[in-house]
Amino acid sequence: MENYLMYINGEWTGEELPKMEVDNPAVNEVIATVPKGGKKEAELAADAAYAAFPAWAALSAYERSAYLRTWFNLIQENENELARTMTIEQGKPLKEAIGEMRYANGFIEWFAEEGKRIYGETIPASVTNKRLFVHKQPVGVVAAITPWNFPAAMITRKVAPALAAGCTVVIKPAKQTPLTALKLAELAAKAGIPKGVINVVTGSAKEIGDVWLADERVRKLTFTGSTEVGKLLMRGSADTVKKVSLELGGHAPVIVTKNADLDKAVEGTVAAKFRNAGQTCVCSNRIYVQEEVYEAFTKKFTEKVKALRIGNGLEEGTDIGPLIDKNAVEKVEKHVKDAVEKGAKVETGGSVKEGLFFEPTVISNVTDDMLCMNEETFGPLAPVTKFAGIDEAIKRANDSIYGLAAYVFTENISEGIKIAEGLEYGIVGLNDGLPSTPQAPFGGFKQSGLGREGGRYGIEEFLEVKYISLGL
Ligand SMILES: NC(=O)C1=CN([C@@H]2O[C@H](COP(=O)(O)OP(=O)(O)OC[C@H]3O[C@@H](n4cnc5c(N)ncnc54)[C@H](OP(=O)(O)O)[C@@H]3O)[C@@H](O)[C@H]2O)C=CC1
Ligand SMILES: O=C(O)CCCC(=O)O
Repeated sequence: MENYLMYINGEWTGEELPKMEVDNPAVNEVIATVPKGGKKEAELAADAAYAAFPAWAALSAYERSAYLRTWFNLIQENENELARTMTIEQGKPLKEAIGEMRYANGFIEWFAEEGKRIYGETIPASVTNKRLFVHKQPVGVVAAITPWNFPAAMITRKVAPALAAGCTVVIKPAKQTPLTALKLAELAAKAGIPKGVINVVTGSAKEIGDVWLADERVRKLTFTGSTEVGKLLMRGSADTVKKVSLELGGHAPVIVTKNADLDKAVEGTVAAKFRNAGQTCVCSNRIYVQEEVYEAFTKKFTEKVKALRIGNGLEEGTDIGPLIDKNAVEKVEKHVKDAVEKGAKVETGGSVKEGLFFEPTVISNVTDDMLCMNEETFGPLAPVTKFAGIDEAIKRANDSIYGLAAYVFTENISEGIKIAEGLEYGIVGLNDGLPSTPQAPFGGFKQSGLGREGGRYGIEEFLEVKYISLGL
């Protein structure tokens, strides 16, 4: 078992602190410890990021890009080891962990280039003796608080654009998955990224978060996690009027119309639903199928789900790993029980296999009053229900406090566009179960969050707009 340290101001530190254990959820074994940092470590990290900011911001975009590119290369070289660490601390199958490492590194690659395209503007003045310019400048020190479900990508999706824009960062990874974060920091150090530019603090979420929220020097908060904690952080940012980006919960609907290619719809829905054992905020939670194809879709979908293999993520051929903890398992159990009590039929799965492993589950005859149709399940439960017309499907799909991702399957392009335009969601996969990619905007409507990550939108979140009026 390894005792990891945290990374503050270019130093590995925290040896003297109490330790927090990190488990492997597949075998319920402690695999490592990290220091339990708190107020003092959060302050030291903010001091370091603040001190490093002027020199980092003063580099040219090309110089910052070169650092990011070196970091990217090192991550690529160490992809297998990073993925293994991720599987061991998070549980996802190794093939998904490798996929996540590439996705995560894709943000570094993308933003290393995008930092070179932070364009300003000149505006025609209304008088002849003035010239009006718009510049963009880095916002300053950024606090990034990240979840356990994507231990690498949720860090790089925030840190890469922040660094490319000229910001410095303090990071608090989730307590379940700090090891991947610390290994990424180790490679950033190897890449020569100057001390203080990236800092990773492990420990008490509330103590660390409260310090950064209250710190006037932390000018931006970027968070991925539950809507509940997102709201707390948004409130906590008010006193220092920080810029805030939030990627919160989702409750993604899938709409399969009678014009869908059912094989494509089944494949896309399985991909959207069972990625990371259903523990993704863009995972589909509700599957609406037009009545003409309801039986056929449910049959094909169930067959495909039955073939998914549960197991330790390190074993070859595993499709579904364990859930992150006991609470996660209990939530899925609660949703299945509630649905069955209200009349749902279990087509496959429905119970715990062992430990934290929950069987991939399909339920049919689902109605809108069931918990699973309203609350984020965050597990491998796929509820299927029937609809008559397109307007009904759009209305039911939009009947949610969330608005992150939605999916539509149809071969009729006009119908597809009409549905996509009617959906109150930030991301729509039209015949695509996996729309996330570094060069596109990721983010939600309504209570799914604020701001966008990824693509050219993602870097704007780390920039201030400065208007300069020049009198001739
Ligand atoms: N949008 C998404 O991608 C995610 C959504 N979720 C949803 O949230 C549910 C609960 O998951 P959970 O892990 O508890 O999510 P949380 O929102 O609690 O955790 C996300 C991050 O926020 C930190 N955090 C928690 N409380 C505070 C606080 N008061 N101040 C500062 N930081 C804080 C956590 O730290 P620590 O780990 O140390 O507690 C973690 O780093 C899931 O079942 C799922 O429905 C969860 C994860 C990701
Ligand atoms: O917020 C999440 O659940 C992680 C993001 C997954 C993705 O980028 O597709």
